[in-house]
Parts: sequence; structure tokens; C-alpha cells
Amino acid sequence: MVEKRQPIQIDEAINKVMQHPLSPKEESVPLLESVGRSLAVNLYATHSVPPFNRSPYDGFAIKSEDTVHASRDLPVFLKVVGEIGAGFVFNRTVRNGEAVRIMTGAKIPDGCDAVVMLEIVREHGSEQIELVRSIKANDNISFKGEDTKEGALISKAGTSIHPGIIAQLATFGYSEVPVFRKPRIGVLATGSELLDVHQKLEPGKIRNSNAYMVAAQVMRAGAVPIVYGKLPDDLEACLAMITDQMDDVDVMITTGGASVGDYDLVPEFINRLHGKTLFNKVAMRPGSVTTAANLNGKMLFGLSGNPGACYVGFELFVKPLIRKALGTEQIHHAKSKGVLGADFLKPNPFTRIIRGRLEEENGQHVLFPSGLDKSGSVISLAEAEVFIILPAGTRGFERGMEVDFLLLEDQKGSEETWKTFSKL
Ligand SMILES: Nc1nc2c(c(=O)[nH]1)N[C@H]1C(S)=C(S)[C@@H](COP(=O)(O)OP(=O)(O)OC[C@H]3O[C@@H](n4cnc5c(N)ncnc54)[C@H](O)[C@@H]3O)O[C@H]1N2
Ligand code: MOO
Ligand SMILES: [Mg+2]
Repeated sequence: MVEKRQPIQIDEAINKVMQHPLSPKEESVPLLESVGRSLAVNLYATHSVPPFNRSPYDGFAIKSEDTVHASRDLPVFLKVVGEIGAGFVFNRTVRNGEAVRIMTGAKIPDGCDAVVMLEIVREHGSEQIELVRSIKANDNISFKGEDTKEGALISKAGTSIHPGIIAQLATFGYSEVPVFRKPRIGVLATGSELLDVHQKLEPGKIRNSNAYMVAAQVMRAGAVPIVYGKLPDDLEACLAMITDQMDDVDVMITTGGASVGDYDLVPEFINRLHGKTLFNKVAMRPGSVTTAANLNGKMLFGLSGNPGACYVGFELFVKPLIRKALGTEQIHHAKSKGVLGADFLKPNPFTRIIRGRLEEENGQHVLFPSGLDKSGSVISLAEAEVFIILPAGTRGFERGMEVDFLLLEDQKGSEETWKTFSKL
């Protein structure tokens, strides 16, 4: 008689996984290698930006009081006493009646309180300029600290480093950047039907797509995949591989054999490894057979062999664990609302997670399935950019109804868990 498994709700399963977090660890990498990594420290401004008052234009630095009465009828003439480009400083205090030719980015000379653009002065040789209007104090000055003051918090630990943050890191002198270490995630596909990617098709066989799909999901989540390829449905071979490699990874993922069939070995190898099963049935479709276990303090996920179910299982249960290890609180997918672009009339006792495509129509998000909505479908994943969430219940869903969806590519994520989904 086949074992009867007790399904648990998605949020409960996530909570169980998150009770076994990986502790974030720090390392240091060269500035440009930190792109896409998770910042390990709060980034504070170690000096004001800009660090000195500077000119935002090419022009002349002046004392505004010299121009108070300047007009077309009564022009003011100033003596040009020097010239500074960006990176240079004028080495004495400017006196009344004087001006310094100044280029964008150069430090405002002491004694000056305004800049006039080249376009609005009349130059008489290189020695003298003529002004026909008055200039207000502080005109055309980029003030020290106007961008940020020394000591301000710029970016929080756990933020994914993008080009804008690279600019901050460079500004504050981080040639080496403290980042959270990427967790190492082992990926092993099981199944006697599996061929390697380079192999020719044979009767009854298919190529191993899950190992590479999951490896890519691991990378998208910010961790390092250690791909062990494939093994046949052979208990001893799988046990040997997992036992050998467990020390080398933070988390182990297997795909296939998670269900109740004759060659479904996941329950057995968890047993043999004295693992503690956290769950082996989740009230969702696809991915209902997703299994999670704790083996001697490390997590093992037995994801379904069906590619659609495998993909969903990773996103919902493994990704938050990785995100937590990368120091962020936004461990879940960003969530939004849209309307269904197609009917889903069959009611389901389990929450349905449809791999979907997002379109904009009249300013509204409209959600479409991205292909064949079956657990075993692999092609529908190509266009999947969202998960459309259809709550469990006794009714189907019609085109035009509003539902929640999750974004798969979004880097920022969300702190909200599944508890917050609307019940339709
Ligand atoms: N009697 C029952 N049968 C099944 C149940 C059930 O509750 N009772 N659950 C079904 C559900 S739901 C799913 S999902 C699948 C889960 O299957 P397994 O995790 O045991 O996976 P396999 O049986 O090994 O394979 C399923 C399917 O996926 C293909 N596959 C496997 N590995 C790969 C891979 N690396 N790349 C691409 N495709 C792969 C495999 O050939 C099978 O077609 O069980 C249902 N059955
Ligand atoms: O796990 Mo199965 O994918 O629920 O169809
Ligand atoms: Mg099976």
C-alpha cells in the first residue's frame, strides 16, 4: 500500500524551511566583481558629496556683490586673475573687482560666491569680462554635501549591487567590497530515463533539463550551483553521491523520484541518511510532491522530476533560503495584481501556480499562461516571467478576474509571505 502523505499549506512549508537558515558569511571582492553580489555592510557616506563647493558650469567665479548694480546701461567690468580646470585649485582669496575663469567641476575659489556661465559674459581678451546684469549670491554653485552629507546611510546591507551602487562604492573608496558569500548549492538529477545534454535521443529517454534549469535558477537567486549531472534511479549510487558531496555544499537539491512510484527513491534516501523530513507534500499544483528534509543540519530538497513542478518548487522553497543567506529581508518574490487574460475554469483543492506571461492592456496587467499548463511541460517555462496564483477552492476562475502574481526576474523581492495573498 502506498504511503498516504499529509499536504501542508505553502506558507507553512516556507516557514518550516526558514527555520533552518544558512548563516550569512562575508567575503571581500574587487569592486567590479561585486556587480550582482549582495552588499554585506551598511554603506555610509565617509565624506560629503560633493566634498567641496564646485562649479556646475564652465564660466567665471565672481563675488556677487560686485554685480549688484550691473545693467545694460551700467555694465560691470571684472579683472580675470586666473584660470582653473577641474582638479585644480586657485591658490589665493579672490578680491573685489576680480574674477577667475573656472571650468565645470573645479573648486570655487575662496572669496567667490557665484558663477556666471561663459555664454552670458562678454570677454575683452583674456584679461577682462563685462557683465550687464546682477548675479545673486550662491548662483550656479554645487554646494559641498548637497548630494549627501557625511555619515548618511546610502545603501543597506543585503542590497544587490547594481551600477548605481558601484558608483557609490567607487565614490567612497571601496576598491574591495564586502559582500555576502554565495551559498553553494548541489544539484543532482535522478532518473534512469535521463541522457546527458550532448547525447542523441533514444527510445524511452529524454535529456536532463532539470539539472541545468535548477542550476540557472540557483544563479539567478544569487548562489553558486555545483552540478552533479544525473544518476539512474539507483539507491546506492544516489546515496554514495549525496554522502560524498554533502560536505562540499550548503544545500543539496535532487530532482526526480519525489513521488510514490516504484523508482521514486527520495523518501528512502532521506531515511537511509537519517534525515528529518520537514514535508513531502504541499497543497499546491504543480510541485505537490516537493520534499524538504534536514540531514545533519543541512537542507536537502527533493524537487519533483516534472520540470514545471521542479521549477516552482525551487522558486518557492529554495530561493528564500538563498536570499536569507545573502542578508536580505526581502526573501520572497515581489507581488502584484493583474487580471486573467484566459479562463481557468477547473476548480482545484490545491493552490494553483500558473507559469505566466505579463502584458499591459489599457494600463492594466493582464496575465496569460505561458504555454501548456501541465506539471510535465518544459516549454512553457521559456516565456514564464510570472507565477499567476489561483487560490484553492471549489470554483474556477474566469478571464477578467483579478488575481495575485509573483515576478520571477525582479531583483528586489518582498518581505511578504504567502499568508498575505488575497483569498478570492
Ligand atoms: N500515483 C501517483 N503518481 C504520481 C503522483 C501521485 O501523487 N501519485 N504525483 C504526480 C506528481 S503531482 C508529480 S509532480 C510527479 C512527480 O514525479 P517524481 O518527482 O517522482 O519524478 P519522476 O517520476 O522521476 O519524473 C517525473 C517526470 O519528470 C521527468 N523528469 C525527471 N527528471 C527529469 C530531468 N532531469 N529533466 C527533465 N525531465 C525529467 C520524468 O521523465 C517524468 O516524466 O509524479 C506524479 N505521479
Ligand atoms: O507535483 Mo505535481 O506537479 O503537483 O503535478
Ligand atoms: Mg516518479
